Amino acid sequence: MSRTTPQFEIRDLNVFYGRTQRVFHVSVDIERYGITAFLGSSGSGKSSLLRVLNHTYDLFSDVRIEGNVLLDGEDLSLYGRNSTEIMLLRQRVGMVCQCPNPFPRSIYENVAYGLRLRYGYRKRQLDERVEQTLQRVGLWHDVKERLTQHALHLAAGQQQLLCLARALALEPDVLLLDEPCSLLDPAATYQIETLLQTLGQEMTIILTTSNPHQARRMADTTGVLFDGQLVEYVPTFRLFLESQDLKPPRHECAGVPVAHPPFPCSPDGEQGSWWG
Ligand SMILES: Nc1ncnc2c1ncn2[C@@H]1O[C@H](COP(=O)(O)OP(=O)(O)OP(=O)(O)O)[C@@H](O)[C@H]1O
Repeated sequence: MSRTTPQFEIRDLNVFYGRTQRVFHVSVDIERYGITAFLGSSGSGKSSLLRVLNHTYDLFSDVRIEGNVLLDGEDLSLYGRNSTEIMLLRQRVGMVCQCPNPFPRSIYENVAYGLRLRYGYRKRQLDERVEQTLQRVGLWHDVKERLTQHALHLAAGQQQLLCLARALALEPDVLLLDEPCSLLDPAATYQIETLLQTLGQEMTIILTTSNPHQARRMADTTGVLFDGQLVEYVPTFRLFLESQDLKPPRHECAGVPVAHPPFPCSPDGEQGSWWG
C-alpha cells in the first residue's frame, strides 16, 4: 500500500435504520495522519458515519449500509459480521465514545485487559506498558498511586483519558472519536484536544463534533454533515474563511439546494452556535 493511498475511501455510502435512510450518498477520501472532523448538529448522521469505519454499526440489529468503505485500499464491506477480521479491524481502528465508558474494573485493568488479550503479556511487561500508555495520555502522574482503584471513581475528564489510553494500548492506526469532549468541562476539553493534536502527528484521527470552534481549533480537514448529507469537505481554514463571508448556499444534493448554515459569530468568539 502506498503512503499516498487515503486511509479511508468512502464511496456512495448510505446508512439505513430499518426502512429509514439517515446517511445519503457520502463519498469522501480521508487522508492518512492529521485530524479530520465531521461537524454537524444533533441527528445529522455523524455517529452513523463514524460507526461504519470500524464496523461498530454491526452492533445494532436494524442497520443496513450500502456503498463501499476501503481502509488502506481494502474493502471493509467484504468482512462478515462477528468475523475475526472485524475483531482485528477494531484493534486497528480504535474508538472512543461521547460518554466516558471505562470498564467497571480498576484503572490498571482498563489498560491491561486489551494488552493481555492481544499480546499475552505477563505481569512485568504489562506493568511497563500500562505505565507507558498512561504516561502517553498524561494520566500517569494523577493515578500512579491508585492504579487498583475503580475506574469509575475518576473524574469525567480522567475517565475519557483512560478510554483513550485503553484504545491507544492496542496501537491503532486510526482513532475514531465520537464527540469526545461534549460532556467535559473546558479544562478537560483542553487536555484532550492537546493530546489529540499530538497524536494526530503519528496516526489518523477522525472525530465528530457539533462545535464549530472545536473543528476550527483541531481539524486539518472538516466535513459538514447536514441531514445525513455531506455538504462540505474542505481544509478547515477554507471552511471558516468562506463561512465568515456569509455566502448564500451553493450546494445541491440530489438537485435540492442545501441550506448550508452560516457561521453566526465572530471568528474568534466562542459564543453563538452554528446551528442556533
Ligand atoms: N440504532 C438506531 N436506530 C434507529 N435510528 C437511529 C439509530 N441510530 C441513529 N439513528 C437515527 O439516525 C439519525 C442520525 O443519528 P446519529 O446518531 O448518526 O446523528 P449524530 O449527528 O451523531 O447525532 P448526535 O450528535 O445527537 O449523536 C438520527 O435521526 C437518529 O435518531
